[in-house]
Amino acid sequence: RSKSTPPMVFHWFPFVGSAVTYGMDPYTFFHENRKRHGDVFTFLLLGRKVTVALGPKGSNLVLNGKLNEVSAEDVYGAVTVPVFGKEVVYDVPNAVLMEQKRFVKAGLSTENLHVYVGQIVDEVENFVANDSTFSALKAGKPAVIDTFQAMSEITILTASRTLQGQEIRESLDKSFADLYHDLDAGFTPINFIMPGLPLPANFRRDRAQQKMSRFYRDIVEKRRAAAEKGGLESAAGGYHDMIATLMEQKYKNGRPLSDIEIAHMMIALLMAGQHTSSATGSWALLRLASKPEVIRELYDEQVRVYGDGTPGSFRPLDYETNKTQLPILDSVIRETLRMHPPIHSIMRLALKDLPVPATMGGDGSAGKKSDTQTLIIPKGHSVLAAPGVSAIDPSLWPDAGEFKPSRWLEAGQLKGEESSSTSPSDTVDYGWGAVSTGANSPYLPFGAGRHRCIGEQFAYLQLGTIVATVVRGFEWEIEGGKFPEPDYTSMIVLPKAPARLVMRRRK
Ligand code: HEM
Ligand SMILES: N#Cc1ccc(COc2ccc(/C=C/c3ccc(C(F)(F)[C@](O)(Cn4cnnn4)c4ccc(F)cc4F)nc3)cc2)cc1
Repeated sequence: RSKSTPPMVFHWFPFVGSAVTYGMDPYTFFHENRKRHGDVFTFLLLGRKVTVALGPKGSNLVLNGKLNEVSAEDVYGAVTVPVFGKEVVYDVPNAVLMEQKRFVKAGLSTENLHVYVGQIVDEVENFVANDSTFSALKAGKPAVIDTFQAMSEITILTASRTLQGQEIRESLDKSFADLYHDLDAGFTPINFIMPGLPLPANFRRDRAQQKMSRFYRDIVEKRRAAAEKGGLESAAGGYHDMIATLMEQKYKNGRPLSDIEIAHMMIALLMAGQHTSSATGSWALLRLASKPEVIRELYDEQVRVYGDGTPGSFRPLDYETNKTQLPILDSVIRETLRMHPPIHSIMRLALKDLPVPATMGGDGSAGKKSDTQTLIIPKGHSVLAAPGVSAIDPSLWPDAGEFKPSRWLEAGQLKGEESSSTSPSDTVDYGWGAVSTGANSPYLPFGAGRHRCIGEQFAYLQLGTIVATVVRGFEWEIEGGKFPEPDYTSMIVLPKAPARLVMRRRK
């Protein structure tokens, strides 16, 4: 069998290659080239060769690649290390990242998640009662809000109240918010593709990172001192947040985390949760606005499960009930993530030539000349998985282009992306919990394999509690009635501005 490299996407300009067509609308770019070249093809992205591997088999090839075959840190390091800081996530060998993921999972315990639900409700209700964007409601008029802006504020309020902790929550309206904005401005795909440019935004990012790092280290030092003075045995000092958890964790070799590692893990988690939840929360509210009958179903679910007999009043949301008795709320978040996964391209660096499984070569139809050749992705290429392409593939999903949460409630659907059977061969543990071995699923919004997300439970709890609280108090529709286009050019897929909602208090 002769060896061949994947077909190259045609491009007019050297170096720039397909950067603009890919960057502006990745899904159209993937779809067009899949028709022409099949599931595996290479494009030029500002001087870098990127080989796309589409379909569930392509996701499996990239997400379940071996440690010595593909590397995440070699692709993500340039854009994440200057933002998160040194000694964490993509600045450390993968074995250390696996331990750091275990530490974070310890902080997302059921006991802590229980506490978080009430805190999130409190933050959402305060925001709606006090924030100026909702002031029209006091005069009995509808409030017109910028969806993404409101969700960004609610997300950072709820994430800092729960995961980040009291000191961060109390500093949000002051210096910390400015630091966050400067840091966030440096979290852009430009630094992916052209790292280390002397851009003013990159200098602001570096200064903000240093100040934020010091801010967190001061919190850790103060808590440690207070715990010692108070004679408390654990440095956690009775806090339920992630800082307390990380202060108590130890690596396998017995070493506790340094203050720098704690500070930089916290910055990484702040960025992780902020972008994914604000984007997903925005898409959920916008999709619901386009399907008022689903808002109605969510409201009726709240009445059924939490109603206390008086119309319009409910028992307080709680973790257990949210997790087990609100299937419609769950399906709304699931369906939002099917249509709007925040990360459209998951990338790795090929550390060696990667053979492509024979069934993936060519356009996958047997008998083509290409099935006599094994496709090899050359060492040095970036490899890209786009699970979102299969999540909207009409050959895999009936009414793929329609927002239809009920599709998840039909018999046996709620198993989600991983098969429900948990026989040993189906799961593997990289050091931070069991994950499914199969990444050849058409639904992988949280990724798969050793780099799979560990924030899923927190994300569902945070988004579910926010949506349930908004549904209890409001009805809403899209201002101007037009569903917004996605903006693919930032790190996470956002609704193109302006995307406004008209919010009315329920009678
Ligand atoms: C709707 C919400 C979220 C979505 C859709 C999401 C999606 C993802 C995806 C696709 C990956 C895999 C990336 C890759 O393979 O390169 C990932 C990894 C990760 N996510 Fe999330 N995420 C979400 C929320 C969160 C939250 C709230 C946290 C933290 C509290 C978080 C922390 C992480 C971490 C630590 C990783 C591991 C990265 C690695 O091992 O390389 N995520 N997430
Ligand atoms: N011309 C042009 C032109 C060309 C192209 C484009 C657009 O091109 C692209 C290409 C790829 C991408 C990839 C998104 C991507 C990957 C990794 C990460 C991450 F690492 F950061 C994350 O996984 C994020 N995460 C996970 N869970 N929660 N957050 C993470 C992990 C752990 C962690 F602790 C903190 C984290 F937050 N973030 C985002 C985005 C845009 C624009 C213009």
